[in-house]
Amino acid sequence: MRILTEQILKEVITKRPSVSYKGNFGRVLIIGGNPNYGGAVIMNAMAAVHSGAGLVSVATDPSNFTAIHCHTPEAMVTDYQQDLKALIVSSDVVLIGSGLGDQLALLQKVLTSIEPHQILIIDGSALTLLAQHPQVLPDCHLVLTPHQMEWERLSHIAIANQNQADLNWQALQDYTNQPLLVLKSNHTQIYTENEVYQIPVGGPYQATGGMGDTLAGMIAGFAAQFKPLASAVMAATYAHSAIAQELAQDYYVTLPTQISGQISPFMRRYSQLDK
Ligand SMILES: NC(=O)C1=CN([C@@H]2O[C@H](COP(=O)(O)OP(=O)(O)OC[C@H]3O[C@@H](n4cnc5c(N)ncnc54)[C@H](O)[C@@H]3O)[C@@H](O)[C@H]2O)[C@@H](O)CC1
Ligand SMILES: Nc1ncnc2c1ncn2[C@@H]1O[C@H](COP(=O)(O)OP(=O)(O)O)[C@@H](O)[C@H]1O
Ligand SMILES: [Mg+2]
Repeated sequence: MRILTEQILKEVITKRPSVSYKGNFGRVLIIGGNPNYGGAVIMNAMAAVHSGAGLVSVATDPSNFTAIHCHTPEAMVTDYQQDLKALIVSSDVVLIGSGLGDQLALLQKVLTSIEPHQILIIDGSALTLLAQHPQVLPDCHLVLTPHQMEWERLSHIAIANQNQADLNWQALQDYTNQPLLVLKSNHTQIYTENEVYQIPVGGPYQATGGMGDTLAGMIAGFAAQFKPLASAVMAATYAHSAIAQELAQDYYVTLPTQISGQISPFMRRYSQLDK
């Protein structure tokens, strides 16, 4: 297992070209947020917008629309019970699962609609649904972002054994289309096609609801703008905890929304560095 270094931020976060518009920085579609978990998609959306995604849409329960507009007027909203096919295929990145609850039909719709060139990030309830109702995962660029219990449900690897990279690696080989895996814990691991990394930043000040929803939104925002995908995922995951670590010099607990507020100044700093 390799320790991920700050170098990943210098590599991935680049200055924006002058000749550009929002269409150059990716379209992100977020699907989640049932009536009880509206906060999850607000935190996804805030993180994606602050990471620099060009256009962000949220397909969610209509009871969440006003709150999303209040927190993130940059994001567009749509009812997740409508036919989402057109919205899905016109997106660069689809993030499904944060606060989704038990909406299996919606997950199935996304899995069957997504196209090979697209990026699909699967988080939260969608991972639990996949464990309960195994589905064929689509031929596309896949990223799974489970916490330890979600990974235990999916892989049947007990949390106590998840520090054994070879076991997690073996479980990933069972997928016909090997996904990138962000296995979240106090020592988050990232599994790419042929390497395993651990992030050396972050701490218990991050142990608060919505922290993973914010990470998923950041991964979506980075994946929308930066290539290759594995590097974008690693940079987002590193940045998420590095921002929290910086905030923790002054705060006992680092709130997810506070992290989102720091993403843009943090990215600017890294975009200015000599490469
Ligand atoms: N404000 C909101 O709307 C929030 C919505 N959320 C959503 O709520 C849904 C349920 O997710 P939860 O994760 O709360 O519930 P889960 O039931 O999926 O997972 C929580 C269970 O996992 C166990 N666990 C073991 N190791 C863990 C680890 N390293 N990290 C987290 N849990 C661990 C906990 O003890 C608990 O029993 C998800 O869709 C999630 O996105 C949460 O993100 C919390 C905030
Ligand atoms: N003690 C800790 N040390 C470092 N990071 C932590 C700690 N506790 C939680 N985190 C991070 O917080 C996030 C929690 O994700 P998750 O459990 O999915 O949150 P939620 O679903 O509530 O948004 C992960 O990125 C995890 O690595
Ligand atoms: Mg989560």
